[in-house]
Amino acid sequence: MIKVAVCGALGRMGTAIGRLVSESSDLDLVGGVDVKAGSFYGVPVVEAARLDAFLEETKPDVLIDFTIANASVGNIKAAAAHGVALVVGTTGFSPEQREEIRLAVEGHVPAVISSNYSVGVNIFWTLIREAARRLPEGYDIEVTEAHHRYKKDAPSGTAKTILEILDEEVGPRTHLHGRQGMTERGDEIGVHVIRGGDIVGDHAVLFAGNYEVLELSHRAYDRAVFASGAVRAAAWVIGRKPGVYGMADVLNLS
Ligand SMILES: NC(=O)C1=CN([C@@H]2O[C@H](COP(=O)(O)OP(=O)(O)OC[C@H]3O[C@@H](n4cnc5c(N)ncnc54)[C@H](OP(=O)(O)O)[C@@H]3O)[C@@H](O)[C@H]2O)C=CC1
Ligand SMILES: O=C(O)C1=N[C@H](C(=O)O)C[C@H](O)C1
Repeated sequence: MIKVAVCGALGRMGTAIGRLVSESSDLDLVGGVDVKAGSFYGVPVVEAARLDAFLEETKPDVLIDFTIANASVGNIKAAAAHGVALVVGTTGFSPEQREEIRLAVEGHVPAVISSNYSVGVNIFWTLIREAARRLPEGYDIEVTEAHHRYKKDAPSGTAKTILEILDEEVGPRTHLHGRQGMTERGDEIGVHVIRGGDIVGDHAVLFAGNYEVLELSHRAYDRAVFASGAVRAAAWVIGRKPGVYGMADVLNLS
């Protein structure tokens, strides 16, 4: 049995992941960590200040982290110091935090880190890459994302991954976050963020040329798609060489 612990256990994603792990016959949910102590699916949730002691006591094989960027960096460092493999879904990291994470993980533990664990989004990313690579010059590009009213970071991690893919394929362009007033279009990529209600996660990329528009989009209807991908990654990451992996490695897409 693979021993799994969840950071952010009482949050929207932590709850969805805890349920899947507790229902799995191959995985053993050993506990959770959150800002306040509590319990989920019959196991204790300890407060964040007790993370080190929790890892020492429960000795998980893998820690799944869906929290918030500032907290996640410390959680990753603690897991790496305890030799615990990682699955990280938290988004909103700065470039400096990403580097801190890389240094904490490389040479120490295997870690799957992805801004989106849904199979559909991982295929969507490959389609965006293909479209950007094949379209001739001259298409204007716009990226749109929509999420629920409680999402803290913007643009979404998934949208940032889309922008990285586009930069790799069409060369670096300015990312223009919204437009207002007198704006003349250049070769920027427009980035547009919507927040409202209980939208689970929508992303779209528009390639607009003369007389035609190519639009690629993905819509998640339930957090189960992210949770099941994260749980799949948790089983996959055990026994891998130390280093940072993506969901494309888990799905064998690269
Ligand atoms: N990669 C992917 O596929 C997906 C990624 N995400 C990302 O996952 C993250 C969490 O999303 P979501 O579940 O909706 O957010 P929630 O706010 O519902 O959950 C986050 C939980 O983490 C808790 N938390 C904060 N600090 C710590 C800490 N130091 N240790 C342990 N727990 C802590 C929060 O407590 P409190 O509320 O008290 O602060 C909260 O309970 C976000 O960054 C989001 O963008 C979301 C969906 C899919
Ligand atoms: O916070 C969310 O909800 C989501 N966050 C991820 C992101 O920032 O891309 C993935 C998904 O879209 C849901």
